[in-house]
Amino acid sequence: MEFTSDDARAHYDAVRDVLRGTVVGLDFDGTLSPVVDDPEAARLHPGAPGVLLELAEVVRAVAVITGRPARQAIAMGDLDALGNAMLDRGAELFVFGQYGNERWSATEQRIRSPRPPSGLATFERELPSVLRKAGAPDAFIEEKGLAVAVHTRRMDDPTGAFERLVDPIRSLAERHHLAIEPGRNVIEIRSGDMHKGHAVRTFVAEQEASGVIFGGDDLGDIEAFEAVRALRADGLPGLVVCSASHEAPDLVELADVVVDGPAGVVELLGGLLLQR
Ligand SMILES: O=P(O)(O)OC[C@H]1O[C@H](O[C@H]2O[C@H](CO)[C@@H](O)[C@H](O)[C@H]2O)[C@H](O)[C@@H](O)[C@@H]1O
Repeated sequence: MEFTSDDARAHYDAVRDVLRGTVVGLDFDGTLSPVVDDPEAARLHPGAPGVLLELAEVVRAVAVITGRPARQAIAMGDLDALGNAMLDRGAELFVFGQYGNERWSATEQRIRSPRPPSGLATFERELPSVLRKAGAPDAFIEEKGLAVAVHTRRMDDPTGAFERLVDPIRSLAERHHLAIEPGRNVIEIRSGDMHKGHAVRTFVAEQEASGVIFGGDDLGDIEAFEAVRALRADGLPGLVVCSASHEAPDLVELADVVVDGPAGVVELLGGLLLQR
């Protein structure tokens, strides 16, 4: 783990000092789950369930804050079982799915979700023609209910295809009053009303937290990073953790701690437990 400045070390110490009242929000792909070629094959890092279970016992609450549909993240991460194990120990697990549009908790055991944004169905009908015109007819389309994601990772030239697609997809999205979220070889199209920054603020407020940690790896995590930094400027101890990758290097500038992918996140959380 690497601190990005002397202040960053102080932020780490400040959060560790209020760990019992701290909420911990963690992104799924690239942070808790190593990035893989097939989005459906993503699974938690093997060390994650154990460390999250131990962490949940000593912090205010733990949440997975993800761009994935909550149902999918729960299934892929076996979060149902993890949440039940946390409940047995008097702790709670939350999932904020689809950038905070969906809510699930181990106690409630049901997903609260809004309706899909108007415009999404027509967007999806027009999408194949945009992919063809951009020379990327084979891009993988992931239907997410409230959103759609266009993946280029498994194409011959993932970066080239991504770059050819961003602008035409943005134009089509704008025509349907939707927003795009570019990520690691993926362009997501969704409502622009919600982002992970709102989810972090909601989580902090609902839990009346006295500290906040957020870990993420991708552009869709930036608003959450900014929320932690803004809350900190208002006096709440906060720590921004970047699960580093060569695919989203700019995130490091917003982080206090940089770790080496999901294995590094597990190590950081384990270290917090040891040092409390
Ligand atoms: O907010 P997250 O939990 O990070 O989810 C963001 C998107 O992640 C997924 O795509 C990414 O992970 C895939 C599996 O490792 C990888 O193949 C892909 O290239 C990445 O962009 C997911 O498929 C999206 O739906 C999520 O919104």
